[in-house]
Amino acid sequence: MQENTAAEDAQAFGTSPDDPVFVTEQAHLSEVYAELEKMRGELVRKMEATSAAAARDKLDLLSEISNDFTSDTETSETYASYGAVNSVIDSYNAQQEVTADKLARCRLLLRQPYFAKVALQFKPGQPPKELYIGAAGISDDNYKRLVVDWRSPVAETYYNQSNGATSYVANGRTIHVDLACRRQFDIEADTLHAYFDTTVAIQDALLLESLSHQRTAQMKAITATIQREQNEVVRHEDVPALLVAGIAGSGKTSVLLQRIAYLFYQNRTELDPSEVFLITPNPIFRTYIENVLPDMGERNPETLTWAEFASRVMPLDKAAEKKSVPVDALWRIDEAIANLEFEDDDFRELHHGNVKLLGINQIRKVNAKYRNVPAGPHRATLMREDLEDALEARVKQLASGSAVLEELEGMTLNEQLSQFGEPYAPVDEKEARDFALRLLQDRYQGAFRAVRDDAWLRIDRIGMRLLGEKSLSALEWLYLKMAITGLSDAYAKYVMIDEVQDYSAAQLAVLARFFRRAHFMLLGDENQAINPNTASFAEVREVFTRLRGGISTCSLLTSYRSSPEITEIFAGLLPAEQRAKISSVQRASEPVRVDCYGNDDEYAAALREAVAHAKENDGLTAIVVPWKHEAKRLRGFLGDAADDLVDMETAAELPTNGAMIITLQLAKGLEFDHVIVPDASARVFPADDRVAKNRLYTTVSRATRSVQILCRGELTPLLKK
Ligand SMILES: Nc1ncnc2c1ncn2[C@@H]1O[C@H](COP(=O)(O)OP(=O)(O)OP(=O)(O)O)[C@@H](O)[C@H]1O
Repeated sequence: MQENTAAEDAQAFGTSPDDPVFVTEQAHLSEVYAELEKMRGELVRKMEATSAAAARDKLDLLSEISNDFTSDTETSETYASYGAVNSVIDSYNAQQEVTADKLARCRLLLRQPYFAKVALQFKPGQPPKELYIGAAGISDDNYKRLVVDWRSPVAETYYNQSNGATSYVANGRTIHVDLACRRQFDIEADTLHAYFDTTVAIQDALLLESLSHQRTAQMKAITATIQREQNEVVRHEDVPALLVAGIAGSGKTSVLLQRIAYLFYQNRTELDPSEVFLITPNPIFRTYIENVLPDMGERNPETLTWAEFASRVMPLDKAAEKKSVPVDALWRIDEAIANLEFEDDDFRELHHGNVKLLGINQIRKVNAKYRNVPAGPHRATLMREDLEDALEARVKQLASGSAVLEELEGMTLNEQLSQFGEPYAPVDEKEARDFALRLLQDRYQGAFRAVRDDAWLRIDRIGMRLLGEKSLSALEWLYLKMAITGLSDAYAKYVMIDEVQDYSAAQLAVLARFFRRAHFMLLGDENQAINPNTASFAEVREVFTRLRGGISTCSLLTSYRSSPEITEIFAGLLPAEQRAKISSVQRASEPVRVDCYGNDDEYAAALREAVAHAKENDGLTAIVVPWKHEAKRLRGFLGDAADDLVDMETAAELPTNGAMIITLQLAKGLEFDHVIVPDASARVFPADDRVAKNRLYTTVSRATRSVQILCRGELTPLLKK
């Protein structure tokens, strides 16, 4: 492991009011801040005035409309007048949107107007141009740029972290400039606390300053301190699939969120948050990251766990299935599907109770009608449309029968009101039939949904026949259903999968196929694969090469989370060639304690002492156990001492202080000030088990400041030097 002592060298400078640079920068800040405050006031007034004018105009215009429907000409003139009113309102709305967007940026910047300045010399002999970089970009009324957005092309010169000759790309052109000054600021609202001039390329004083702050219960944006290797990921060209392999604490999740913000900026008009999906390990993790993008002035994307995704696209019993499937089983489906033809028994009748809504013969007939279209998504779409019509006709037919009219007559007033929102009081036969149709359409909603979801196709049966198997796993079922019916989300533009090492190749293939047009970003650490049968990165590459035509890779090798002492312990679990590349930029902290106990009483006493200390300790302590049953065993040893520990299996979010027991499954992706490994024995972490090593690596690397390892019996050989 490389030692990086930059942390000790970090010192805030330029904090003195006697320093002329400090004075000039504070004056500049005050000026920008005052301008932002003025702008905020003007924008609020502008929004109020626009909304008052819109309301006035709407009333005036509406009062001029004659509402004349006496003839076709009058009617169309009346509609045209309403159209004119709507277009006036639309233009007011568009104006408001622009103002609201500027106001939001203004408010964001009032918290911290900017965090850095670059002075760029575009041509020799010319004075350098100074640009202040902040969380958003904003110009004054004369179009003078007060602050440049961190995502704008020119801001790349800041993130390149090299003084002197550098470059950035704008509109496809590389622009060469000379970076004359790179200054970082510690600013809160209108107060400058310190500035740092970066003269040594590798040293990032603001980063060290930011890392010295205590860990927080919720993740924070890293906009001001994105490092060079991280910036390559954030600003990576848009490729169909990008794999980011990074060691524990290297900022994968942070970079992922910065990347999403970057994409929103780049595609401001075309990309909606509903078109971006973030697949996260569990709901606690979602809560941990949920403020990062809103704090950057962006909306959160659609955030899903695998279980949530599965329950959207599969029946509940299948969604809950945990059976692992080799990805080859899915590739076999791709091959077999080429020869698919539906057989008569591949269809399922649709019933509601004992009322038959779509009969098997009807479905067979529709199938025969499209026999010359290959059995696949196109045929399924044509059939679905016909079956929807057939169901509609069947419901109409039922609505014209006498049974339903009798049923309507027999309804109490309350039943009528809750069904129709009005009493059942038809004036003639036609109106009675309309009521009947409304009743049945509501009753048979499930059947309409079943037609849309292609439940009339017996996917299990088709799959067993095609693959010659006795049963179909849930993933095979879903993959086959997608192949036959075209089930997919064609609107998703980006799908990000964090902790990708926890998914099987088959799960990834399903996601790649479902989000069929999306570009994928996959982030993970192979050494944190703690579940059996998950995909190696070689397999991840294979899946995306097959389904997306290729995959680019970036790696992140610096730990920003853990102290050098902790990093040394988890890096020590890796093969020598990987270990050598890893470094930590955190400050030195306490050494990692490892204590083994041969006798249970001594062990229990030590455990209780560690927990008592953790409860008092500054910051949050996680006692991380590999499985739920180990948590039970631990509670047994702790006795009363376990009483006020938070149990994360039932908690909704992370506490800020105190001590808690958490399974590794839930602790993944999170971080804590202190970690206690309650039992690092050879029983819990056997040396010959690859997953055990990964469990230990993941557990230890959750800590920022201290790790305490206890062991009941013999220490795992993984930790023996
Ligand atoms: N450039 C940076 N500036 C400041 N802090 C950073 C930077 N990069 C990462 N960090 C901090 O390091 C910690 C680890 O980051 P993050 O959780 O994103 O890493 P990760 O690679 O996803 O971790 P893991 O895989 O171990 O869960 C976080 O506290 C994050 O804020």
